[in-house]
Amino acid sequence: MNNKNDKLIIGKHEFNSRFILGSGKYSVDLINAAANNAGAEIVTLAVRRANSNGNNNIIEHIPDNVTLLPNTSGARNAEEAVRIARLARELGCGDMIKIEIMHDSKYLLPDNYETIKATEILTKEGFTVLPYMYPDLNVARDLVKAGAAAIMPLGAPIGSNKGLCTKDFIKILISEIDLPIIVDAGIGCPSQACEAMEMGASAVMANTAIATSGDIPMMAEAFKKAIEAGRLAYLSGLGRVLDKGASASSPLTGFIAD
Ligand SMILES: CC(=O)[C@@H](O)[C@H](O)COP(=O)(O)O
Repeated sequence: MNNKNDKLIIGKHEFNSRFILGSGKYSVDLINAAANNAGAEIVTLAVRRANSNGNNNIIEHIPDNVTLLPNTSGARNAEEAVRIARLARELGCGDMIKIEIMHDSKYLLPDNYETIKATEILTKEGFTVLPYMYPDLNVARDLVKAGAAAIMPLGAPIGSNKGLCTKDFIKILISEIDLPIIVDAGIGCPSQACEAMEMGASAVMANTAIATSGDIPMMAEAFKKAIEAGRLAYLSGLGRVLDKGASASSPLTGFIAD
């Protein structure tokens, strides 16, 4: 496949980059540099931050060629998420919305059932809905029925940098669900993002790993390259793994001493 034709398609939107950058933990001054080095075409933002007045409004720091993906962070149930999504649209943030519904303040785990309800309502109102969820196949199927445009399973708790703790369950979603699977939350370093892509994830979203690194723009670039490498490896088809023994890479005949 020609790489240029390898688009990430989310509803009616098309993207070349498969890296979604979270903006929640950067200072506004760093967002522009991070977005440029990441090559990201989608940057998420909490509607709460988009709504702030004055020169600290985050929207002003996001490059013009980048699509905003507002999220419903702060919502504790479907009703609150729907209200935040409508506000985002009124603020001019477009029709894409990432649903985040949490009421567990210790682990910040998403409420899958309220997420299905919000997805159903918002897709009927014409939103392109990307639900953040705990990776459960039955819930993912319900989200497909509810009209989701992509599914965003967590790799590990938000902000933990623990990596692909839910790997086996994400693999099930990748094999069974006919929508882009975007691994979100907990991805702690570029190699984990690369592994998610090698598994066949359609994209990766990260924030904390970059925000807590020593050099934010450089780490954003490292993620970009890792995600591109993982995608190429997936498209190439990974080599097989032997159950046991070894298989010589060089000929075992014709030695000089033969
Ligand atoms: C659901 C949520 O809030 C995450 O998308 C977060 O924005 C990114 O998670 P990390 O900060 O762990 O990368």
